[in-house]
Amino acid sequence: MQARILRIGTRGSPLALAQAHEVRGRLMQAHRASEEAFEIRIYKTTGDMILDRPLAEVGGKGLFTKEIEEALLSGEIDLAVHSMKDMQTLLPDGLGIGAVLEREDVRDAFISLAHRTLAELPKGAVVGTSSLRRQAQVKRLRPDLEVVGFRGNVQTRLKKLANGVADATMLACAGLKRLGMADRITSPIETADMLPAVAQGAIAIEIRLDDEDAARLIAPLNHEPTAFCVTAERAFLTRLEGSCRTPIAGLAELDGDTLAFRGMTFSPDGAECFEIARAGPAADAHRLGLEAADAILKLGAHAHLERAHP
Ligand SMILES: NCc1[nH]cc(CCC(=O)O)c1CC(=O)O
Repeated sequence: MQARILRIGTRGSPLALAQAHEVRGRLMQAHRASEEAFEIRIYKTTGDMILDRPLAEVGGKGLFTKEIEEALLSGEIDLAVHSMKDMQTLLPDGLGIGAVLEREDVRDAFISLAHRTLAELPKGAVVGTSSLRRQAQVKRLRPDLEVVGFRGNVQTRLKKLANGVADATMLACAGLKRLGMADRITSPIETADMLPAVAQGAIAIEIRLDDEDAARLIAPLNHEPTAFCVTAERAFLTRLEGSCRTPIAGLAELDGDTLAFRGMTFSPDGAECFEIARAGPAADAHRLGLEAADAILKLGAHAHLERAHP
């Protein structure tokens, strides 16, 4: 590897840092490089600064990525590491995804100090989540439960639970596992019961499209099966234009060369939902995602989207 120090941009949350360190570790391994060959730079994003309101209410795109992407575009950093589910479908001009790491557990985790599963929560129990997608699906499974807003990073949310602000919460299994906190997962919620967010559990490395050195350096980290899956999922989201105010879920899974995709949209109260399933060759991942979006719109999903964009 050349003498140039590679600068990696990330948010400063414990999860973001764990992910940036994982990327650095894999780059060191792939290139037999030492830690000194890399510098990790921390950026505060809009999403990190707004802590008192649900982000769905704030709206806007790329709340957790904008400042890091600006640093990438200006040449302050060479790579940006993101939770892929926080990335906009349409990236700023000049930027692209150079590699996607192998996906972690895609499921949402049910977390409670007193109850083992969502099904076992007592009638009327309080569930804390600010995710419209999780809220809609909880309401669909258990219309009797009360949902309250719950924001902050993983540590903050667990503290709120300990303080009795809610009886249970949900977080991505992937984040907890990457933080070495898998023991906090009371029970994983199977994807048949709760469909994950598009790209949940995947880490993306973003680069400048004209930076061939960076593209070459990160190429060994790309996990092609994951890349196929998130390509289909993000195509689905692009066509539906999932703003963060629309409850949308999508998951692609690879079996050999066949990609099986499932997508859903919900009314915020979970009372209505539309669901679509499509399968096809992995090489057609993008087209598969777009077709699934067209099909779910035809079923009537446009009503959910229009309501979210008055
Ligand atoms: N929106 C916040 C966010 N972005 C990525 C993750 C978890 C890690 C992942 O899904 O890759 C989380 C927290 C959560 O949903 O629990």
